[in-house]
Amino acid sequence: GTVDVKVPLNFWCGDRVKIKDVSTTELVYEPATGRVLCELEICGSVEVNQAVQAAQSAYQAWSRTSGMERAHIMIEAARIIENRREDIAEIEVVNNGKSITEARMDVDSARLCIEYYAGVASTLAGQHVQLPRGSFAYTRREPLGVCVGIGAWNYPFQIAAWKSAPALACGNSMVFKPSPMTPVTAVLLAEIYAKAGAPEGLFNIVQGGQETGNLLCHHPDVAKVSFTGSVPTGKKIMEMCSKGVKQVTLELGGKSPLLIFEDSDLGNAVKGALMANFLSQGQVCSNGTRVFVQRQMLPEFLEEVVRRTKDIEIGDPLLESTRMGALVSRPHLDRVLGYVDQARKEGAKVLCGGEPFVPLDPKLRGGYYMTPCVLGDCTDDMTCVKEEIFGPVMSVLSFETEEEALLRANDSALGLAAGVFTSDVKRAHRVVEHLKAGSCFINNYNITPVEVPFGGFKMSGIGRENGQVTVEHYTQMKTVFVEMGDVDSLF
Ligand SMILES: NC(=O)c1ccc[n+]([C@@H]2O[C@H](COP(=O)([O-])OP(=O)(O)OC[C@H]3O[C@@H](n4cnc5c(N)ncnc54)[C@H](O)[C@@H]3O)[C@@H](O)[C@H]2O)c1
Ligand SMILES: C[N+](C)(C)CCCC=O
Repeated sequence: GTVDVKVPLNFWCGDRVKIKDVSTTELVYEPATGRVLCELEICGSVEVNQAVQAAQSAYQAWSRTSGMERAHIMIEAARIIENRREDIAEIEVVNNGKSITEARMDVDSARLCIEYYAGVASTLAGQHVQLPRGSFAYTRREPLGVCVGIGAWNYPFQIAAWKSAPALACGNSMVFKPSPMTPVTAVLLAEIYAKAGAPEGLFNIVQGGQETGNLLCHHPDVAKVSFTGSVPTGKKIMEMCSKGVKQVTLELGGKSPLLIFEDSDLGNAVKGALMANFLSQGQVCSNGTRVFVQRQMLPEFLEEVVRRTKDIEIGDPLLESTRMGALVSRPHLDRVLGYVDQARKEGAKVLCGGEPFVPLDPKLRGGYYMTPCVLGDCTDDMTCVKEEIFGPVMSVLSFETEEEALLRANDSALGLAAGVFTSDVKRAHRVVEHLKAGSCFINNYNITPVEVPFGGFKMSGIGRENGQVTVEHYTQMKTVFVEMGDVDSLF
């Protein structure tokens, strides 16, 4: 309730940039209080060109450094993040509304990602292939050039790190555009890279929404776009990139299933369902919002999950005891509450929550809070079961057999994540083999160690973030043929 952001939030050529003759600004709100946090200066074509140019010139030198040289700077950036963990987490809370406990975990994930790719940078290597008569070929893994990152509002700092770390490790430079709702922390990462020794223009921030994003995607000097956000926007990004045959990574939405079999450990299954639905006020792409529970276990599961959901402490996200903060905006809160109303009308039973929540502290009264909700008696045709709500709303469904559960779980155009709880090890692996999802969890949910690839099947996306595979998404392979004898000409 006391923070006013007055410093410029755009960043290129190694410094924060105040836009000359700014033509468009947007208000940014503090979700916990509803106060205006800052007036965001939006980048147009002049500013986008400046940022891309800065990235282009940094790329010339950076792409010729060794992996070890890049690793050195990235390790220093990770060290600075570790030292600034608390202040980055606090400002993330102010801008996003999530609890301080979760914000600290996001900052840690960002740091670990940069550390991990610092390690990967020095392992990048090609292959040597022996050919007849002493001739040979070799391959080079070369960077793509200027990469663009476009982020969603639910994990602002973490997304900026998950995109920049592999891009920079592979020798690319980046222009990153955060969501205009959460513009404040990505620029801290830009400052940190610069302080760690990154050349001017290596990692730049342009602020804005759809129009700024369009300018970036169409820019002729941009080689690749890595996007995190909704499916409709992802389709537009892919279409724009097709004009320049640019590579894309798309991390899109989900409506993921969580299958709980009757032989599961009840305590762990309930904890898993809570982790699958209520992190970050339910605003998580990978959330397992369709919770299928085998019929024999349903009564005890519901009793325990509702009891624990009612116990979730909601309120000031900066307090250590708070487990659920504010949703990101007033319109988004209204949209989520609208889904609960519609679920009720379509026959679901609201077992708890789903109401606006007004904290006692007067400074929080304008914040965007709601009570976490569990919906019972859900059926597959209900809107709450079919559409991504992106809020703290768990839909519980029951099932009889494994075959039936798999058919229903896979009946979605999306395929980001899926989970299974069971004590039968054979069943666990059989089930995940059949689940049509990019990230599957057995007896846990929503953990994303940075050394493990993350991404979706079907309309949930293209490409992967994290893990070694990302190197393939941020480099291109050159093959070089070397003739050691004479040319065998047919002419
Ligand atoms: N799979 C993942 O890793 C992942 C992670 C987080 C969020 N998400 C998804 O993101 C969505 C919520 O985030 P959101 O509301 O910010 O998504 P969104 O699609 O509205 O916006 C995402 C970003 O795209 C920008 N944008 C919007 N229109 C654009 C255009 N035409 N051209 C270029 N850029 C454009 C926005 O300004 C923002 O920076 C949910 O669907 C969620 O599942 C996915
Ligand atoms: C760290 N989480 C909670 C798995 C979130 C991954 C990124 C998606 O929104």
